[in-house]
Amino acid sequence: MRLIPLNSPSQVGLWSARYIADKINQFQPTQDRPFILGLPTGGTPLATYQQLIALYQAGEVSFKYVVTFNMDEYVGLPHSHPESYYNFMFNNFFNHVDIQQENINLLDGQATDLDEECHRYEQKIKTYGNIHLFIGGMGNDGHIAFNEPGSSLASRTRTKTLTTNTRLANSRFFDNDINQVPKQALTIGVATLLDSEEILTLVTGHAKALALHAAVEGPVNQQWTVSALQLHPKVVVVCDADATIELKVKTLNYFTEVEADNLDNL
Ligand SMILES: O=P(O)(O)OC[C@H]1O[C@](O)(CO)[C@@H](O)[C@@H]1O
Repeated sequence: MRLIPLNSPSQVGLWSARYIADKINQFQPTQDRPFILGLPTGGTPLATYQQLIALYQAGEVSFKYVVTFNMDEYVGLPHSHPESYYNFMFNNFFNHVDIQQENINLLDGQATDLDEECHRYEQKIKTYGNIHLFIGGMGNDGHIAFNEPGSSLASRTRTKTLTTNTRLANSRFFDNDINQVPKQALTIGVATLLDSEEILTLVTGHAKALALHAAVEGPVNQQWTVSALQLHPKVVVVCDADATIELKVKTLNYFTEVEADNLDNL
């Protein structure tokens, strides 16, 4: 695991966007050999999307031959709902870059057969082989995608019932009314995520401090599904200072020293 300790959420956005753009450019994707990118939603990745759009506008990256798979979607929200992850992705990213519509993959939380929809999604990922880079965040309770505490670390894409904690945290997007937050979501599983060739996780703010501790220092366990990142050979965690307050000084000092040369120009 690499941990990139930065100061602010905007630095996390800048650093992660550059990292993603560099990965795409190094891969040199073509129509027949696209770059497969996994994507998150939520408040944390907004700065990254803004910086990726800026890099695209500056001609420094293209998404023409990038295929995307989003990690999750609420059950029952129409695409047009302002808080559907479909709407989030088009508003905050897809509408502003040169991605081809047919290369965008999102779970359909309105499918009549949700099990079949999840199966379809897993199969579609398999048709591309592995996801090259999956970007993620983490919930305050240490969920990764919507794999809530207690989710199997061997899980695949399926329907999950959201915890009250998660619905409370996300109620800030729903007029602070928990009753408006859907009770279920479709989500890739922990094992689906771990199949990716590389995972880039974004973590900002005090509220994520315990989750970051669990991801970096905690034992691997299904109560903090983000801890499963420790099982993956290539994980980069990019965080701001507020998110690190539960890490040991020793841990933070180590990663700061290791990354000293990579933190310039921010
Ligand atoms: O960045 P936020 O808004 O805190 O969201 C936390 C996490 O919860 C989810 O919305 C659930 O998947 C993730 O996409 C996100 O990483």
